[in-house]
Amino acid sequence: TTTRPPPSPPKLPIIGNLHQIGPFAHRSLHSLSQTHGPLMLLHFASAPVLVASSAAAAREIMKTHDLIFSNRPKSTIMGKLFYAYKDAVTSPYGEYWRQMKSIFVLQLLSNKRIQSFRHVREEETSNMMEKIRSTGSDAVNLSELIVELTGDVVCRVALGRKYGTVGGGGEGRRRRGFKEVLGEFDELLGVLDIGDFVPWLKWVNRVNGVYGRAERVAKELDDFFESVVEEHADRDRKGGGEREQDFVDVLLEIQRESAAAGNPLHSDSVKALILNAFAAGTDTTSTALEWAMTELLKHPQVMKKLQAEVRGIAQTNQRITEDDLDQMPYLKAVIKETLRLHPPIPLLVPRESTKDVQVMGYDIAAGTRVIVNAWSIGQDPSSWDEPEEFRPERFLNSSIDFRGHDFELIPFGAGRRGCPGIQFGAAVNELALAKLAHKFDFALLDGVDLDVSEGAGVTIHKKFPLLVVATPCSC
Ligand code: HEM
Repeated sequence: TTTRPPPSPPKLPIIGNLHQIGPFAHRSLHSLSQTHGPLMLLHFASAPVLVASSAAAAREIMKTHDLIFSNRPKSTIMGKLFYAYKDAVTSPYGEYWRQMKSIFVLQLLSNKRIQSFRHVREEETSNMMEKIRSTGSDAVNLSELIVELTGDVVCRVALGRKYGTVGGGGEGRRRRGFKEVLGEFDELLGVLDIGDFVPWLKWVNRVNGVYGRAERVAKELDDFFESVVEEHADRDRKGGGEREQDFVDVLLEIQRESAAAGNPLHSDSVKALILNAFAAGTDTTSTALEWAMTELLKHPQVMKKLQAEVRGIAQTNQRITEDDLDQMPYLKAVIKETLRLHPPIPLLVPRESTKDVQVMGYDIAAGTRVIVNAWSIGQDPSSWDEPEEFRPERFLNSSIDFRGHDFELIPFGAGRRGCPGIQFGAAVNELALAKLAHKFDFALLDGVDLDVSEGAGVTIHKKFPLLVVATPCSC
């Protein structure tokens, strides 16, 4: 029988289509899809890569054939960074992944657990407000404060306290801060590992030191998590008073229970899941808030409308709390519209097919790597009226949500491998945005235009930090 592959752009010998992918891969792939259609088969060197760029194509992959597309491709760098795929994000589809994912869904990120950290969100958002207030009429680097906010929230929730410039580091070497090491970790996630596509080119990253860096960063993070886990275990042995459980406590409890049941959770698994909270939860959440504030500065009438909503509710109780957020439909629409135009990970996390399958009438072979271009889907004029416009109103009379049921809007992915952290991220961002809009009026620095360039990487931050002048509002 003859197979019918999806359309492919012309490719070069050896490198395939790699030369057509620029530093902003979501944009390069989007332009290719304008010529070759919503389902394309590219070749990264000789490896086939399926690219989906419409809601319909994403639905077939992440819903109709979700089971077949629930694997993740292996990558030498990821293997080195994520405890040989023992975490929930990179682990191959199967029983082990199911266990790790259910620890996230049922234990670490359950509604009840998220509620139990409400005071952490309230305190850390208040800290951010205080830092802004203390700058007076000077410029505020909002990007930096937002990164600190999400980093501090995840640190307290996952590890029980904040870690900044201490921790991390290995024997006999200058001890680097945990945040510094995480910064290098994020950088390494963005390295395209040519050896994954052309096995005989593995030497490239060996020689240029990328693999060595990945091993060193993994070791530094492991030393740090090891010491945090040890501290927690120590405290448990000594039996301190009742205190609220952070992620490490929960994981140690699961480890004890699983050991008693004869199937102990490996200590690498504990550390890999903690690493996921940082690697998957901090940069993504801060990026969303940074872009929301950027769009609000670019669209002062939207900011005014948001402030009117928030300040109207705050009038009666002076201080915004999480209880107020459900009365703020415009705030929620602003966040959705931000995630449509700026999905923090525009190409989501790659999937891989485990069987031969047909998608939109085309034949896809087992073992094909899959990229879903969520950014491109957010730009599709057949799903969105005037897609390039930032217009939160479009969500006010619409049931479209980002939870993975509406394939026009999938910043968190969908299906079995969908993100378990949607609520966690939303809880921080909604409260922070409401407080910012309540207490300050924002302006750009005199004579400075708003720059909206995107930085490079897996998570697409603003290229340049968002600098503003924040004037306290007398409301
Ligand atoms: C705005 C914030 C966030 C965004 C945009 C985001 C986005 C994503 C995306 C696109 C995926 C891949 C989905 C797929 O393959 O269908 C994912 C997976 C995942 N995310 Fe998130 N995420 C966010 C916050 C978080 C947080 C706060 C956590 C945890 C504390 C988290 C933990 C995970 C995990 C463990 C996975 C792997 C799921 C699996 O492979 O089964 N994420 N996320």
